[in-house]
Amino acid sequence: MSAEAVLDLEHVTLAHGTRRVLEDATLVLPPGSVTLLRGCNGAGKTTLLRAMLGLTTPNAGRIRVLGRTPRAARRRIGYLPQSLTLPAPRLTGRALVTSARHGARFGVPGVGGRCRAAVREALALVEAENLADQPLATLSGGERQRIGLAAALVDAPDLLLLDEPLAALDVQRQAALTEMLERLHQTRHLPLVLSVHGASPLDRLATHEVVLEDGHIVTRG
Ligand SMILES: Nc1ncnc2c1ncn2[C@@H]1O[C@H](COP(=O)(O)OP(=O)(O)OP(=O)(O)O)[C@@H](O)[C@H]1O
Repeated sequence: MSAEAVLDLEHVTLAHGTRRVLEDATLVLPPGSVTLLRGCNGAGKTTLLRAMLGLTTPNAGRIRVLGRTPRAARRRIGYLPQSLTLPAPRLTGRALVTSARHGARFGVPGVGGRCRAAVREALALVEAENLADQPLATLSGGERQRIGLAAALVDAPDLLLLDEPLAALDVQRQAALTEMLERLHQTRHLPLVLSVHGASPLDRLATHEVVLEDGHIVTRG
């Protein structure tokens, strides 16, 4: 586990054009924390997660993730976006997860035995081995989400950012994913930031809660 704070925001403002999503926010999420990021539609959860990855630049203030700039931290982060874009209709889950391994490096990574084993392990963690060789376009939303999660896990990240990870899952899968994340947190001490709407099965994992409301942050330890 990194000894650095998961997230350190100092007077951060995030905006899309003239629309301010977060205003002068200051926040520290300690090492090893599991944070639920709550807020209604359009509150700014995705914008904040993208800022943690360096995909959105703050208009003001300073962001540190695992003690680094977001761009420098990015290759240590596993990210599950709200929905996966499909770059090619016949792309399989296994190909997607394989390409996510060492994805921060330039060029196409070599696919050796260790890479294949890491891909198999990530797919097994989310119980998606039987889906891995089908084109992603033929999978259901929930099945695709499990593949996306395997892609987020395959590079042994030091931090997981999951944008509404339970949204497309049925109740049984929600419980299974919650247990899997709990195991990852307990065994690998992996810090998590999970965006959710309302009450969620993930609530029981949380050490911290960040509520986004009208451009401001409310935290609870
Ligand atoms: N690329 C963009 N350009 C302009 N405005 C944007 C862009 N992305 C998001 N926004 C706006 O920023 C605000 C925050 O959006 P964001 O997606 O971060 O919210 P969210 O909390 O993740 O919402 P949801 O729960 O619906 O996914 C919204 O008003 C949205 O319309």
